[in-house]
Amino acid sequence: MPTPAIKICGISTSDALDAAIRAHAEYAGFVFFEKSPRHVTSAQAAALSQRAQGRIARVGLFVDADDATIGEALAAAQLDVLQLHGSETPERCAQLRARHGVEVWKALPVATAEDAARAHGYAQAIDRVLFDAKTPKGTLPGGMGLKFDWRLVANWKGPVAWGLAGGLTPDNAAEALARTGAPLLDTSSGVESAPGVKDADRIAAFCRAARA
Ligand SMILES: O=C(O)c1ccccc1NCC(=O)[C@H](O)[C@H](O)COP(=O)(O)O
Repeated sequence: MPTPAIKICGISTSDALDAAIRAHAEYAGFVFFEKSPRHVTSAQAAALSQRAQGRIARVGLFVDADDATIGEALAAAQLDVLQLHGSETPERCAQLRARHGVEVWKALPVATAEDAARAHGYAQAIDRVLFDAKTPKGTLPGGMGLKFDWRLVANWKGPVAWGLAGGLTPDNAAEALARTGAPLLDTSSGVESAPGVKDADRIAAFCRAARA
């Protein structure tokens, strides 16, 4: 089984960032979505980004954000990747990729085979698709610790790079990898002690488990 890349999402403190770097995660995610308990301001993201420079790639997470929000975040935090976690269309993804010259990842909520197949419509517009769990109406569109049926994306052979998210923890990371062969694992609440509070030991345990 190839070693997956790891993204620790929802980092909002230097301690959490340092823990992800120490554990050799490849990506740190910063959430630019005010309703999230993991939300960071542009000023916080700028400081974290400076600390991350050259040590871990920086992913900015947005939910149906407007141009001004994305532009301000990019200017403040020198993001390497835009992760779009709302209802962004392929056209919107392509527009942002062309305009800003950074990678664009699209998160797709998955509950059925048809949901996963939507990735094909995005293939020309994005650099990676992230298959995540569908969350209940009226809740956050991600970061809820919910899993979906991994069989829907097991050994996915689509036209674009992909990753697995949703309910991944130190306890199930190895099984998730074995069952899906995902080239990237993305976790947020699974490495927290409370919503929005990252736990350095759980970050380390997650990375160990994913690479065991
Ligand atoms: O993390 C959030 O608060 C969040 C808010 C709004 C949209 C997406 C959000 N997180 C997305 C992620 O990248 C998570 O890593 C992914 O959904 C998995 O979350 P979890 O099930 O908690 O590991």
